[in-house]
Amino acid sequence: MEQNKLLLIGVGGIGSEIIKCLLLSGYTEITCVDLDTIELSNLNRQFLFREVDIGKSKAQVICERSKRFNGSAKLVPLHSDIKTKGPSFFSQFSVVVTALDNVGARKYANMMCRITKTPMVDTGSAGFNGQVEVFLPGLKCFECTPIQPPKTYPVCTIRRNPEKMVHCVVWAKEEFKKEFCSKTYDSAEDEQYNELLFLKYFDQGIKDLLALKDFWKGKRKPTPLGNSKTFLNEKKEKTEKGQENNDQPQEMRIFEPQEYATLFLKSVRELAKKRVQLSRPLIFDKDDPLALAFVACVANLRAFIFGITMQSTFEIKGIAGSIIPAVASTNAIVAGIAVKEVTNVLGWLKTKKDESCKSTWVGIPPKRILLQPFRLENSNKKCLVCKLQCITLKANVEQILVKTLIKEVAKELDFESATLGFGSNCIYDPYDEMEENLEKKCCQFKIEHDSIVELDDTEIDFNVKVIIVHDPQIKEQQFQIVFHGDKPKPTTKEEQEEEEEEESSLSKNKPSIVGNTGVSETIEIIDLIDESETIILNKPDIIKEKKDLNLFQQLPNQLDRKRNFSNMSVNDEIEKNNDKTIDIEKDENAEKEIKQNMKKTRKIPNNDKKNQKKPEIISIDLD
Ligand SMILES: Nc1ncnc2c1ncn2[C@@H]1O[C@H](COP(=O)(O)OP(=O)(O)OP(=O)(O)O)[C@@H](O)[C@H]1O
Ligand SMILES: [Zn+2]
Repeated sequence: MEQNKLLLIGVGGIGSEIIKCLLLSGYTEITCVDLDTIELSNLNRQFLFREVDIGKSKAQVICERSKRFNGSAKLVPLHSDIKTKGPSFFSQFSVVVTALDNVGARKYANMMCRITKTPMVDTGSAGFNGQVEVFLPGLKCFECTPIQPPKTYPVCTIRRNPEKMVHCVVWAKEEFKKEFCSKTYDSAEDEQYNELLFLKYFDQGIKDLLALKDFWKGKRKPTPLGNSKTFLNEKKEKTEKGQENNDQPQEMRIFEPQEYATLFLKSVRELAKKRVQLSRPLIFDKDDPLALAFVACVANLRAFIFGITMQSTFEIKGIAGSIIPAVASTNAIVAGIAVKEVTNVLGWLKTKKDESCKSTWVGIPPKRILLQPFRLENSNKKCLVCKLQCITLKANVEQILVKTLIKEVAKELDFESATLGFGSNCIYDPYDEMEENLEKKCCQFKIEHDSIVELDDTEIDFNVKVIIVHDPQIKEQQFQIVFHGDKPKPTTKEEQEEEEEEESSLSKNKPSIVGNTGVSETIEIIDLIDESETIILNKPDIIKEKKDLNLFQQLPNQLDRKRNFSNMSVNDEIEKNNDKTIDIEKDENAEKEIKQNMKKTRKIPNNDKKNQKKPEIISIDLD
């Protein structure tokens, strides 16, 4: 144990448990990377942090506080984004342990671990569920299992015919974004601004919907509210009822619709003022009381119009932010298993026998399957990360020209016609007019030591990652190409056919992984077309889980746990959404509308042109 250097990425809810368990188990050399600082909301479950630590680097504080478990351990804190670390950083470690809260960073760590052939132990939790997955070089990697696609609502449910509060909340959030997050104003709106919005949302907008006569056949029609004055006048008869039974905090109470109308008018005025003060568009944040007040009022008034039961601001906040409560015990269980797996992986490094390594799902009673271990699986032949081929190029980036890099490396690897990419930029494409880039030096494109550039052949299925090792001593033409094992080669026709035949059986019977600890952003609206033509919504597991938290006994039905990452970035989702099937709600109008919208779908930037498919839309049933 003492000879092994470990890398722990993320020291939040699970990570701070892992470091403790590692030290108490006898590990002595651990590098901790985290890009974040400590917040008040972390203290309820990240037990090594104290109030005085708020605002300080998580990595720094965790290393200081963890010394109590072993004063002589070598703990190295790094307050940085893991995505800034390259292969030479990763290759220092025997095992990488990830305790992250987003897919992007996990994918990055996975890629680095594949490139450097380092085992990775990935952890995650959401409420009472969690998992520890072990990824050994040569076997299944993090990207072998497709990540659960975002679920969507047909746009017409949101826009025309909401049936549940969540539909109203999604609409309210969208309207907030349209109204406050895309425009800047130099001066306050006119007096009538809030009234105009009131009419647009709750009166004229509804009347416009009612004008679609055919649409309402057999459906319950919404009732427009009129102008705010008339609507507020109805208050007198109702308020007394609204005052009853009100010992609960404001946030937990459900008010009369008229009170939401008053609060709506006030919140619009204040949001408009705030936008002028900041002289920039606003950002939706569920923790901003003003933004939340707007969304709660709009959602409740819309619910009232459509005959849906109104809910408290607290409940609406849960829906708007998709909050899954973090459970410290789940994190502790996951951390304990992760440390056990680190030890198993070290055994594997010696023996290359993987029997003892397992991926484990953490569930709950009454199915009595608290822990469910699975044997490690083989790689998915279709996994682009597992198929990844790489070489190292030792060169002087201040001298070597793009031309030299492309021509010489491509020649060595038998490329027919190569494009050169770096990150999301295309540096050279033979079919584009990019000749002038050929004469530039690599460093002009910020290619530096430990950068990874990508050579891709558009004619054949051939993609090679080139890890750059900068050496200032090397002259331009004296670069050196180092193969990692065999020389990379294009995928042969037979291999391609084999891949197609072998429909991935991976994880068909397996639960898929849950995301992180704590607050998640599972409801994410993604606009694939122009300004909100289509709304894609990740299934808000939260709603199910929150309800289920009270019904503790029923939770285990979730042993079909979805691969459910929280804080998934929009790109992650779009990327994963590319290869999913359509399953549109049985609503003909919705189907038609979505199909029309699909035609308008804009091109999604993706380096991997061959895998580019049209994003598709999946419907969701929240029951
Ligand atoms: N790219 C990254 N590089 C380094 N650390 C990261 C990166 N992405 C996320 N992290 C860290 O991973 C940790 C995940 O921990 P956790 O899921 O408990 O989230 P949290 O931010 O601590 O809590 P919460 O979001 O629930 O309030 C966080 O400390 C976060 O800063
Ligand atoms: Zn893979």
